[in-house]
Amino acid sequence: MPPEESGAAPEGPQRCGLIAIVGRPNVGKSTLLNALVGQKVSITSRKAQTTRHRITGIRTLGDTQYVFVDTPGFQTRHSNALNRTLNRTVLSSVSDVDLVLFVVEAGRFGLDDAKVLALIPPDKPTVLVANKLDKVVRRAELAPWLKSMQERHPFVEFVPLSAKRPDQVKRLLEIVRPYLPEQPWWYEEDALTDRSERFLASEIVREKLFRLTGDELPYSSTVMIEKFEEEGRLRRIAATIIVERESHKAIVIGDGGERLKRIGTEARQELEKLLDAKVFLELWVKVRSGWADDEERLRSYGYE
Ligand SMILES: Nc1nc2c(ncn2[C@@H]2O[C@H](COP(=O)(O)OP(=O)(O)OP(=O)(O)O)[C@@H](O)[C@H]2O)c(=O)[nH]1
Repeated sequence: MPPEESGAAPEGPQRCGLIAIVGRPNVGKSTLLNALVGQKVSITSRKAQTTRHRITGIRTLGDTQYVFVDTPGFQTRHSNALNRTLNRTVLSSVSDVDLVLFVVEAGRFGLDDAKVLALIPPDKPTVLVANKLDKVVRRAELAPWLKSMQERHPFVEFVPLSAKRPDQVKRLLEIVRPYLPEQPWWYEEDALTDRSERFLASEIVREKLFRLTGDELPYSSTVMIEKFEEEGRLRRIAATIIVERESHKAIVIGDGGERLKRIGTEARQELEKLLDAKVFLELWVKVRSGWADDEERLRSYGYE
């Protein structure tokens, strides 16, 4: 573990804040997030400050804790859904983050990028991250392009980089630091524990569930881990996807069970990478109408 990440906070005030990474599909958001968070992917349970967000990663570096969150509505691949996202709920998903990283491919700005940019309130501090710098052959053309970007939106910083270059990603963290407020960290800075491995499993299944069902499934659907067993480098996991209606169950299962199978395969593959272990994942779908009103049950699903 590098010395600057060795647990104990340095003297002086701490900084901590929420950061959203947005951009059209394929610009490198996931690659950037993974690089920003580094090895220590630490997904913890929801805290009061972030109830409206799903935390996708936390990085604690020096005096600063960077908390990366999902922004519902920005993630969508469907352009008709993008239009639908122009509503208050979605705008509020970025309204309480401290900083937005708007990712584009360096030297490119298309209609699809513009659609995402239009969703960011102009008064929200936003950094332009011009990713895939390594693919830019004519570097001289980058300066005029950056200048044109300056005219499109009041960005607070312009950061050309490659998400695949750790030194450049670290520089981005340094640039972001002053935009996060001085306040105590919200999260412990700990490695993955068994409990968080279990939580991670539910989050990954949840992510695949919503990714593969698009806008068809209401957000009230949830994932419960029924079994999490560790046998050396093997994890045996059984999870239940709980939906509110029979019609939602049909959406999750898909034609001939295809969709549920895909959710399971993608979740298993990602978990194997994250946990560095072989994973057996069993998925079930259950209908439990009205579960959201039952506090006792909510608690047993891992919410607080
Ligand atoms: N050359 C190069 N390729 C990159 C860089 N960053 C990401 N990529 C590649 O770009 C592709 C898309 O990256 P992702 O991180 O999946 O993009 P994303 O924005 O999360 O995509 P969605 O999940 O579809 O929204 C992948 O093939 C990456 O390997 C970079 O800095 N340089």
